[in-house]
Amino acid sequence: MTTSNGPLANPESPLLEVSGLTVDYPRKGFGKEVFHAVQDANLWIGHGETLGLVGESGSGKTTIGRAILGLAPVSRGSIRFDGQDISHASRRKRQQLSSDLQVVFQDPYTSLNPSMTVGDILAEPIGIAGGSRNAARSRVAGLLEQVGLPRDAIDRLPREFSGGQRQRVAIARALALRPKLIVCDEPVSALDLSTQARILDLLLTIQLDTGVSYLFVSHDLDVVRHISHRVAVIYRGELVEQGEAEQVTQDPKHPYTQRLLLASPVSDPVRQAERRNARKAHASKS
Ligand SMILES: Nc1ncnc2c1ncn2[C@@H]1O[C@H](COP(=O)(O)OP(=O)(O)OP(=O)(O)O)[C@@H](O)[C@H]1O
Repeated sequence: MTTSNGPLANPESPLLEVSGLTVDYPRKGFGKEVFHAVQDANLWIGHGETLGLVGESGSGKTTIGRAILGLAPVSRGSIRFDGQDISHASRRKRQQLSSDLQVVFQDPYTSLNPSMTVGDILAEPIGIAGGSRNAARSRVAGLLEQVGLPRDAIDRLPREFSGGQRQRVAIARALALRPKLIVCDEPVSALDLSTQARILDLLLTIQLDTGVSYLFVSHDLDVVRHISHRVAVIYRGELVEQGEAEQVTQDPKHPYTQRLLLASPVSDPVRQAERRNARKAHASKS
């Protein structure tokens, strides 16, 4: 697996800036009471940069991604994207933004329309954005090549492909309009380890070629370490630690990140042994 080594971001002019973001949902059975799925979150993503967002199930990772995409309500705070405040963007504005802001979901089996050919899946966003059939056809051929799928995929249905290949289709669809940012929500969690590595390598290559930025959401610190320039750690709706990927994943400061690191599975036997020793040391301290 390649380690990410793209350009360093400029924090003075980030592509995305999330400030004081709070997302509230009703507490079922508690009248008008709400709970904070995300509370007072601050983060930014530079041009051509990957921010890994890591935390355990239910910690609020997906909610941050959904708020950025306009799919979760912003109760307080702001989201600025490419110089504009998009916290409460209208549906029309969101449609305009969709060429710059895209998503790849976790499950490649449910995220693609099973009755559409891969060619139609990839051409759809281009058509919606007003592109001609000819433009769509040549763009689709380029996209298939970019994500390492054969040319004849164009006439085939998603069910004819493996999970990893379907995720390549989903990535190609996200790339169709040349976005500036892709929210990748657990894009490799449903895949086996070697397929995970190939998809992560593909995402890195695409970033180097196109300069796209990623918000990479995952529960797996090891996966996040490989793809991210910086990492933010979320615990019970609050960001508890942020920093350079190497620092956060090798020498975490917050006790929650330390626990996450010890719990994360690793395939390398040498690192497995290091982890076992670290766990023993951690247990003897507590
Ligand atoms: N639409 C919703 N209505 C009510 N509660 C929600 C909604 N979406 C998410 N939540 C709650 O918000 C909290 C954060 O959920 P979120 O999906 O962001 O977590 P996550 O870290 O992405 O977890 P996972 O990895 O399991 O997807 C959870 O308690 C979840 O049940």
